[in-house]
Amino acid sequence: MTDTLAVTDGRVLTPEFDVIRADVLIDADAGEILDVAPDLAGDADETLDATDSLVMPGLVNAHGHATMTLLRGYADDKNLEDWLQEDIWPAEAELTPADVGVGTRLAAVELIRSGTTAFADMYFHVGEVVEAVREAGLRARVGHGVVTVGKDEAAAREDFAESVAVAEEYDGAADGRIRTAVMPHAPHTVGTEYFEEFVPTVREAGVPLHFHLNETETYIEEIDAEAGVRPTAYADDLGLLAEDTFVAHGVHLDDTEIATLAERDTSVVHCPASNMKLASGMAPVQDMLDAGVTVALGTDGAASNNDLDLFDELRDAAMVGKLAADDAAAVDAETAVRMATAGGAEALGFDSGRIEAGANADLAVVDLESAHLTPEHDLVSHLAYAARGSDVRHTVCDGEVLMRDREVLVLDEEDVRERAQEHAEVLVARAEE
Ligand SMILES: CSC[C@H]1O[C@@H](n2cnc3c(O)ncnc32)[C@H](O)[C@@H]1O
Ligand SMILES: [Zn+2]
Repeated sequence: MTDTLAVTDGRVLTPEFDVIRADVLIDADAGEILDVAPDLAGDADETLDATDSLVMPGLVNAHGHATMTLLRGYADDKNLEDWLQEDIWPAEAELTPADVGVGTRLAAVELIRSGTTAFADMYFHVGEVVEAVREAGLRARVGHGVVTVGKDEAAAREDFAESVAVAEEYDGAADGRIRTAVMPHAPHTVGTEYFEEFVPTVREAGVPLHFHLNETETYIEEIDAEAGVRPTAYADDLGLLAEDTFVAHGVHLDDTEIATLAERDTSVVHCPASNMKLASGMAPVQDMLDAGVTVALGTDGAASNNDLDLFDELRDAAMVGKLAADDAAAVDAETAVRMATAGGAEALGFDSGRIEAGANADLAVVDLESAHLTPEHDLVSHLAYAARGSDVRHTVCDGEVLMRDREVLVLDEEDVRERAQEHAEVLVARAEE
C-alpha cells in the first residue's frame, strides 16, 4: 500500500478560489491531505502528474438515484408526475437487488470519469448500493427511500422502519466512506402518521434526513389541500428541518419558506437539469444564497438528466440562476463551482470540497490542454462555463487513485457496461410484460 501520494506540477484551486502552482501531498492510508506547497514530490512514495492541469476538489453530487442509470433514455419528454406514474414506478416495481448493484456500478464509472468523488443516493436495496460504493472507492451518503402512499398500514410502517434500520446498519461502512441518512421520499408520498411516529427517534439518534421538497406546484397543492400549509411549514412542524437535513430541489419556494430553511440551517440540493427536463421550474437559487441557505448541486437520477456529469450541472446552475433572478450577475462562476464542491460537502456532512491540509483527499485533476479551454483568462470561469466531465484526467478519493490518465482503475468498465445493458434490457422487458 502506498503511504503517501503527491499530485505534482499542476495548478491548484485553493479554498479562497485562487489558483496557485503547488503540489498536493496526501496521506493515502488516512485518506487526508497533508500539505499543499511547491516541490513535495520528493516526500512521496508515489506521484500523479498534473502538468498542464488544474487540481480541484472532487465534485459532490448531492442528490440522485444511482440505479436509475439503467433507465437512462427509457422515458423522456414528460412532466414529473406522468413520468413517474406511467413509466418509472412501474419499471422500478420490477427491480432486483442485482439490478441495483449493476446500475450503481454504472453510475460509479460515470461519476469517477467526470471527477465526482462523493454523492448522495436515495434508493432501494441499499446493501447492493453499499457494495458497489465500497468497490468503486467513492464516498457516499446513502439511504432507503420510503414511500407509504398506496401501501397498507403494516407495509408502510415496515418501509419507514427499514429506512431507519438501513441507516443504522451501514453508517461508517467502507472504511468510513459511507454515511447514511433516513430518506422519506417527499412530504406528499409519506403519510403524516409515519413522520410523527419515526421522526422523533431519528432526530434523537442524530441521523440526517433527506427528502424531495417543493419540486412541482402540483406536489405543493397536495400538501396544501391536506394540511392547509405549504410543504416547508408542514415539514418544519413535523421536526424534519434541521442542520443535518438536506432537501432536494426547492424549485417553488416563497420568501417565508426560504427564511425557514435558512433559520433551520437546512441545505437545499439544486438539480437544474432535471428541473428543466421535467419542466418543474426554475429554483430561486440566488435568493436562497442571499438568505444564507447552503445550496449544493445534484443531477437527480440519470433518467431525468440524462447524465451524471456535474460539470453540466454547474453550467446549468449558473445559467438558470441568472434566468430565475433576471440578472446576469446572479449565480456567478465561483458560486456555481462552490455549490458543486464545498456546498455539496457541507450538505452531505463530509470534510471534503476543499484542497487544504487536514481535509479528505478527494480531488479531480482537469486537463487544460484543449481547444475549448483556450485561452486561459480565468480558470474558474472555465470550470463553470466551458469544462466538461471528459476533461478530467485523474480522480482521487480518500487518497486512492480511482482513475489515472482517464483509465478507471477500480472497476472493469467494459464489464460494467455490458452487464448494465443486459440488466436494463431484462428489466424493461419485465416491466412491459
Ligand atoms: C423511494 S426511492 C426514490 C424514488 O424517487 C424517484 N424519483 C426519481 N426522480 C425523482 C424526482 O425528480 N422527483 C421525485 N421522485 C423522483 C425514483 O424513481 C424512486 O422511486
Ligand atoms: Zn430525486
